[in-house]
Amino acid sequence: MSQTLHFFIEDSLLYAEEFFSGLGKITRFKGREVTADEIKDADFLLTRSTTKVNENLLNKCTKLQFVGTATAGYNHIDADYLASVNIPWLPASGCNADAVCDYVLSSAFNLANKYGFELKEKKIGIVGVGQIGSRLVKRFGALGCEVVEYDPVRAESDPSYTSSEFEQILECDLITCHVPYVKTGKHATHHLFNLDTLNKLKPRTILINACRGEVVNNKELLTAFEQGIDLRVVLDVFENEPQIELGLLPYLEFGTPHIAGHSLEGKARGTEILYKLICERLNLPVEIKLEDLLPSMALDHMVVTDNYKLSQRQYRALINLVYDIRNDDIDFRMGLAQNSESFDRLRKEYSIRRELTSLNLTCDQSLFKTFTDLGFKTKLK
Ligand SMILES: NC(=O)c1ccc[n+]([C@@H]2O[C@H](COP(=O)([O-])OP(=O)(O)OC[C@H]3O[C@@H](n4cnc5c(N)ncnc54)[C@H](O)[C@@H]3O)[C@@H](O)[C@H]2O)c1
Ligand SMILES: O=C(O)[C@H](O)[C@H](O)COP(=O)(O)O
Repeated sequence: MSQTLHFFIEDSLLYAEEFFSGLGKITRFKGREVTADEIKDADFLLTRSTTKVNENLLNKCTKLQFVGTATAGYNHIDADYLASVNIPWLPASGCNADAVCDYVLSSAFNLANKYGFELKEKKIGIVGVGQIGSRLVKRFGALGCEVVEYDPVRAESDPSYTSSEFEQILECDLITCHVPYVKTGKHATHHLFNLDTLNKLKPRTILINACRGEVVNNKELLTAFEQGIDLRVVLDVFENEPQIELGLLPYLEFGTPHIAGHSLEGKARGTEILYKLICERLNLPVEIKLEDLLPSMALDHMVVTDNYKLSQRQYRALINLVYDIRNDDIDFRMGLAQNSESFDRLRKEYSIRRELTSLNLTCDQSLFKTFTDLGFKTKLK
């Protein structure tokens, strides 16, 4: 009689019981508080980004056979330690890429409206062109924007890919960061944006950081603001979360508590990807499907237009119909004003949103490709 497998699963993983209760026993734990004693009987450890998976946490595990993080980022995983004890691990690559793209598009369209410019006239710089960055190349391309891609790591491994130079990124009108956090080495991303690089940006440049807080030097960003730099900055991630630099808030265009990937689909896909990886490891059939768990999108929307072009205002209205970042910004500022220690609570209580990919958009042939490239689930009228 084989032993029942024991799954220790962080409490913020969505649909964990639905996916894993048929595979074994589930014990939930709190990400930032979990101890080595608590998880010593784990066969599988499934986490998200607030669990630091390292020797301190795993040194009492005697039968751990796999670690999964239901996230795109994995800088909370000590990969060297896991390799040293032969414990395999994997992230949920791409699980929330569409959600982050919605976040970036909502930021871009709402700032274009606030400052009265046409996005299609702007040069867009994308730092890190992987799951998220490559989708953004397509989305901004669909809007007619000139796009500059910076990903020297990809260029080193893919001879068919050409990266721009970082200096070309600094010349862009909107820069959006989607790199992993790498502290040291040839392609370190630690403080990629510091006082020196910030001062090289054109006045009124939009800088969006929705990858890891440490990619932008927060103290030097605050110094730049205090010195009068004219930048339009959107931060979803901050250094030293959850104890963030509150002095930045008044200067930000939009601030949010690390929720750019927190669509219902994005969080749920993270769990589903780990479920599929574990079924494969256990040679079990994949029996649970996410589409059977997700509530159908309340919104069906017909785009009625008698011309083949939509105005920027119409695109913005459609995107805000699904995700309007301005609401999250207001909630973030009010939450921190009431209690400056509430970063984690705001994340936990975040009413996760749906994605553009879940809005059934009906339109005619002339708009079909643009809407599809923007990430909508599009069907022909
Ligand atoms: N705020 C959020 O909710 C949220 C959600 C998803 C991902 N993230 C973060 O964003 C990061 C990117 O996500 P992804 O799914 O696109 O990951 P990914 O691994 O698919 O893409 C990252 C890309 O960055 C490139 N890269 C690595 N080092 C670089 C450097 N020094 N300069 C330029 N490019 C570099 C890689 O080659 C890769 O193409 C994740 O690692 C995670 O930390 C944050
Ligand atoms: O890396 C990712 O996928 C995102 O940053 C994700 O938001 C991290 O997981 P969380 O801390 O939100 O559970």
